Amino acid sequence: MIRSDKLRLGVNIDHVATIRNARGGDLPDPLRAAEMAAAAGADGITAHLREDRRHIGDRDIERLRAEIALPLNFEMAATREMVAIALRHRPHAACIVPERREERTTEGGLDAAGQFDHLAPMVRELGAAGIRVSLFIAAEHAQLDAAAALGAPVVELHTGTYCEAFFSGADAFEHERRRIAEAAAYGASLGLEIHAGHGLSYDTVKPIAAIPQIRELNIGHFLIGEAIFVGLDNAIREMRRLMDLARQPILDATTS
Ligand SMILES: CC(=O)[C@@H](O)[C@H](O)COP(=O)(O)O
Ligand SMILES: NCC(=O)COP(=O)(O)O
Repeated sequence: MIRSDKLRLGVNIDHVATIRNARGGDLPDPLRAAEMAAAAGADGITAHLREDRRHIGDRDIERLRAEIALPLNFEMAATREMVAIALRHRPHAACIVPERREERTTEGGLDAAGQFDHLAPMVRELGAAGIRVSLFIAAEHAQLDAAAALGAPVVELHTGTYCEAFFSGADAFEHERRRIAEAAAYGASLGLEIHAGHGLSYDTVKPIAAIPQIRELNIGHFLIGEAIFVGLDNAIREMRRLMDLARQPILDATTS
């Protein structure tokens, strides 16, 4: 069944911390970005506490939980250390992502199928603590099947390849869009709540926002970059506008 709810926007504030950490010290403050995101219409805040702490740090997570009312989507590697941190802070959601120290950004999705036995106790523990568990996976049936079998209520489809395809011509872009749309429909048929994110920009957001099964987008790097030119508030409001524009025909169809 297609749900008619508004598409949620989670603003990822990692790269405010990237800029802060380039100099050390406290500025710019990711918490201020989270406050601005809330005022600009974000539905949630996403923060990825990488094992190497290259951007968001432990103190940021503590402060986000203490001072920000919006739901926190805590992105984390599948490690005991991260599970313990999640259990301590009890964010609204925990999105388990693959991590490699030497990567520049999150390359590809979590191998939920291959790491089934490693992930199963973590998904159980986080879920039992009332944290909504999400798996950041590629748009592949095997990964969706594994996510469902693991009992994760949510998956986030990695849109990195789709976004890169924007620069490879209309056919390649459409091919990747179709892969995401097909995976979203398949995942929803398994009972999974479908989110998507990674690399989304003004150029690439609308076709993804128009996929009816997708309930939430998490967007960060582009927004923080765009904020340099137009301010964070304007950047988020414009993203929100494009998402709503793409979503309107679905809302109209389900409410009429
Ligand atoms: C999992 C994900 O897509 C985001 O957390 C994103 O990865 C953050 O940026 P970095 O990959 O640069 O840490
Ligand atoms: N999970 C994806 C995310 O949080 C944001 O990714 P990006 O927009 O920073 O690439």
